[in-house]
Amino acid sequence: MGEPLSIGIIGGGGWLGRAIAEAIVDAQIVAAEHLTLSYRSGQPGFLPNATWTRDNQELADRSDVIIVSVRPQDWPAIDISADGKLAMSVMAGVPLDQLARRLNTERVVRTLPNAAAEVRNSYTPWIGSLGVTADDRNVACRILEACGAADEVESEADIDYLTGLTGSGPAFPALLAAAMMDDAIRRGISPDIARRSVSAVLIGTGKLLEARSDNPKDIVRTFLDYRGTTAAAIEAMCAAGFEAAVADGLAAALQKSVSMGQAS
Ligand SMILES: NC(=O)C1=CN([C@@H]2O[C@H](COP(=O)(O)OP(=O)(O)OC[C@H]3O[C@@H](n4cnc5c(N)ncnc54)[C@H](OP(=O)(O)O)[C@@H]3O)[C@@H](O)[C@H]2O)C=CC1
Ligand SMILES: O=C(O)[C@@H]1CCC=N1
Repeated sequence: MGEPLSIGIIGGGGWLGRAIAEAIVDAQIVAAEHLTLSYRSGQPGFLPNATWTRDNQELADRSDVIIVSVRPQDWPAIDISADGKLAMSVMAGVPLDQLARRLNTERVVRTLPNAAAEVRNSYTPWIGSLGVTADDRNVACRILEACGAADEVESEADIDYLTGLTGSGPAFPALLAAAMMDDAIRRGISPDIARRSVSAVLIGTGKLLEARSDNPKDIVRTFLDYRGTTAAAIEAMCAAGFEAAVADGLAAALQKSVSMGQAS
């Protein structure tokens, strides 16, 4: 058996960095003792057996795999050499060629998990640079699958689009949930019941969509065919521009993803 894998996460104290760190330790991809996490302000209290540092070059030197998980606006300040090792980025917008150049390695994987990584239910598209080896692909897959489902995609343009669709994705059902809760509370339902009921609807629908093979469009059609309360609601929502609002939102996310890459 070879040496145990060592992994470093730059920005490991953040929302996504923490989710990935805890997921890969839980999945036994890395032992906490072989994990290095970096922070900028104060050292977070989780994973006390990991090595915590403010020195990102020390993290890179200690690690076989380096994951960059800082916000894109903090990326220009990351000045390290990965020295040819496998580097992975979860940053929105930052393209492979820039990652390779700035991190000094040809072995780069660009990924875009989502916030549901925190509960191991991310959907994560990823793409590797030409220098990524079969072993690197295997390691990247294991890390990403510890956080949920992952798919390798064909082009960086796919990542740019999926950044909005799935990277930002959890925000959209959350937006719907917030609107439904606000409406319920406005109509006199208690905040507790509003929260429990709306959460149950979203979770239940997620499970229903997962369990059934029908296209969601067909499920909507079945609801419409009742000509009852659901049809009344769906028709009013669509007349108010629901589908156009979703398309506009996804177009804005795509544009932002591309412009963030150009700016970084
Ligand atoms: N959250 C999400 O839903 C998703 C996020 N992403 C991407 O993941 C990345 C991280 O996002 P997220 O975790 O949400 O953001 P957070 O702000 O929660 O985490 C970023 C972390 O990076 C730390 N940091 C910043 N600069 C440095 C540095 N020089 N050295 C060490 N640590 C540093 C910050 O520390 P401090 O707090 O001290 O400033 C912070 O803890 C972003 O690029 C984002 O595009 C991608 C998909 C989904
Ligand atoms: O909003 C953002 O820019 C990041 C990327 C996807 C989700 N959060």
